[in-house]
Amino acid sequence: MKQGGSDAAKRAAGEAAAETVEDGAVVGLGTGSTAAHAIRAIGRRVDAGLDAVGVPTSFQSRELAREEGIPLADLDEVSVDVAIDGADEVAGGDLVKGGGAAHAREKVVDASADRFLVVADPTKEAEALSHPVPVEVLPAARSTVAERVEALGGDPDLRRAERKDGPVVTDNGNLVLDCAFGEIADPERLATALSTAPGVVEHGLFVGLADAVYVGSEDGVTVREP
Ligand SMILES: O=C[C@H](O)[C@H](O)[C@H](O)COP(=O)(O)O
Repeated sequence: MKQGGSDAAKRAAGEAAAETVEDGAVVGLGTGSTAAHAIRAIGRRVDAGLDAVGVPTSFQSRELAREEGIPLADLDEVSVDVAIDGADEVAGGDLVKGGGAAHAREKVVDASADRFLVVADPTKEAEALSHPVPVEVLPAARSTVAERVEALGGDPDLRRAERKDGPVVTDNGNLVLDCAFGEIADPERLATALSTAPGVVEHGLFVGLADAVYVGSEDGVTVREP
């Protein structure tokens, strides 16, 4: 797992992306430690008078946005102008997400946004995707999806909870298989193969969805448009 980035780098990326939010915007609020910096920065701007509405992507981002005083809406009430979200790995404009098991709702919100901004630290960047792909599955489909992943050349591993016996259960009541494929030569093809397996709710491959990638460091932020 690529989680070695410094908090200062994550903060720089999150705050730079949050700065681009315009008055009156509906903002998709991503999940994870980098997106949390963006949520806090948006909260400070709301406190200072910014008119913005947030659409959370998880229990965690909803809770943080509430603490920060950001007005919230559901996706069936608004349309999202800009989404700001983290990633576990970034290669060009393609991502692996779901380290926090939030990728299903994240994908719905991020893909619906007019602009999707990825926020990351340099440890997330790669030439090609090779991070294990989280696959959210209906509990009853755990073993059939695992077989399908193996047939695709992957190695599925049921994600276990850390402070509970048994598996991680997502915000949607499902399980997660972390599926290692080695270097992913054709992310789009793998994404289609995973999406078409019965019982797959959503996988963490975000192919061609990002409009810009904000990579923070202790010295500043680089913005790439894939
Ligand atoms: O499910 C969680 C998300 O996809 C996160 O955005 C991703 O895991 C990156 O999180 P972090 O910024 O904490 O590395």
